[in-house]
Amino acid sequence: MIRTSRPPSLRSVATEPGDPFSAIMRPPAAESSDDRSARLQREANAKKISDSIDEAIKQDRERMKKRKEDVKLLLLGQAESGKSTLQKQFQLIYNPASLDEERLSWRVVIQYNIVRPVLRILEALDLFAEGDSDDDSRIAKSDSEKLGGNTAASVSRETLQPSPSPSMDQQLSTLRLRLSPLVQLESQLANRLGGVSVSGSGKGSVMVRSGWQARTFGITFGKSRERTSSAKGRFSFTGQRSALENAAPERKSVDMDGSEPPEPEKDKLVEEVAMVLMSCKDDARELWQHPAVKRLRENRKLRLEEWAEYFMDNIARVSAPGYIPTIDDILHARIQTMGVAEHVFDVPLHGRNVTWHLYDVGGARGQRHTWVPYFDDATAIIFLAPVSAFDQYLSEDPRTNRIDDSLQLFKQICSNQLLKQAHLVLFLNKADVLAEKLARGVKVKKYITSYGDRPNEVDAVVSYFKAHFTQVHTRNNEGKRVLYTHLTSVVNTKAMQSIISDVRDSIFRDYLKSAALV
Ligand SMILES: Nc1nc2c(ncn2[C@@H]2O[C@H](COP(=O)(O)OP(=O)(O)OP(=O)(O)O)[C@@H](O)[C@H]2O)c(=O)[nH]1
Ligand SMILES: [Mg+2]
Repeated sequence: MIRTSRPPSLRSVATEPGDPFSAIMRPPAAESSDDRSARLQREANAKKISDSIDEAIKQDRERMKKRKEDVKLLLLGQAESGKSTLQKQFQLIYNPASLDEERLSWRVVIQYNIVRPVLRILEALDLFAEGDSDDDSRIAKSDSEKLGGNTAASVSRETLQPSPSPSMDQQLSTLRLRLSPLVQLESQLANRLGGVSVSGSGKGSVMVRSGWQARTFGITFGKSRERTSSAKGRFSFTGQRSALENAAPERKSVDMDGSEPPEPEKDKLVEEVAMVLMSCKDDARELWQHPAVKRLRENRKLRLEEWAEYFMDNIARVSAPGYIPTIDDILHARIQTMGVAEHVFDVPLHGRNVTWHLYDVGGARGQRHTWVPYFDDATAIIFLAPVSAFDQYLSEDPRTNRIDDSLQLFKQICSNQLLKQAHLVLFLNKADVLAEKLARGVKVKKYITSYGDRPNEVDAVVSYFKAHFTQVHTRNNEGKRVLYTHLTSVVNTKAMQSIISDVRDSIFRDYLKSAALV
């Protein structure tokens, strides 16, 4: 880079004999007074521009310096590991108004989280009724093509059961008929969420970019909602690094000044689904509690994901008129992240605020390449590994066990040179789902043969998985950094409050240490 000085015309023109610019910049000998004032005006304008450039450079430097002081926290882990749910818990602690503000926009996701499992149950019943007990190829085809790996339910490859009795058949066909208006709304809901199909994400799944809330929110509330803006939290979608460098848009706040919220505009689709849900809720509940469905679930021929079970269990409440999602509903709602979403919070430290940038990434294999640009200046990582996933396979690659994928991914993160300075936290997540699975009698050794004859109990299973993750860390720990491990259920708000404050303190300890060294 070369260093340049101000053009001489902008300083008092001192005509030095040896200066080649002097002659050029010197005013004409016979300059009229009009020409002189025009020239001085030009010079003043040029100086104004030059000063504003200097000021912008100065501000940029200050911003960069401040950005260096910010904490950058990456939430990493495979798809469905709980990253976005953890982000919501941070939001709940450090910017609760913004989560509150999003409540209504989650309705469409929750509706989708109900319609999908209803559809999956009906599809599973179809397979069941067809009852072709030995045709493995049909089941496998149906598994991968019809249901998709990343659906709200999957049907086991095990042998199907014989057909139910004719009266049961009759009941089920009636339910199917009555539920058809609901099922027909599935693709419209997926479109509303801006879903795109990406390879490996499973047929029929929906992925959204960060900011979808704002889009749905805009639809729900109309422009009047945009008036006030006082909340501190900000978010932006950052598909690429360059987009990140732009200032994150201010999140619009709601009623922080105590004024009445504007009357929500009706979202036609959401209202239509709500009406249909209301009229179908008894049928949906009957289907959910039907002995044939119960048997399929008990036999694990039909496996519903945790969010599907949660919303099916709560279908009456969620389908009631005027339903507004609770925080628990929002924490359980499932939508797949695409790209990298940045969320910004102010976190207090000894009487001042430190800006935290949380990066919530899409965890599916096809999304992982988008993480790398965020590695070089990461302060800390929380890696989420769902310990309940021992009996599940990747939707992107149905031959890979999810625990195995988590371990491989963790190894890559531990050994990554760009991340070697980052504070490392491991969440062994979905402890509640693990406990429930084990209580239902699902055997770990059936899926993880190396588990052998260890007790099929939570403590033993967690210790076993923890030992594996610790070993991966120890073997890939050139920098001798500490690994902080927590057993978590990130949907559990009360427990997460104290875990997040522990994590915050440990990140700040490292942060202050490194600041002291600078
Ligand atoms: N019961 C229970 N559910 C959880 C837990 N963690 C996450 N979930 C649920 O699992 C689903 C997936 O969680 P997400 O936070 O969307 O997963 P993610 O890691 O962001 O997934 P991608 O965006 O696809 O990378 C959501 O419906 C969550 O409510 C947990 O500890 N317990
Ligand atoms: Mg996510």
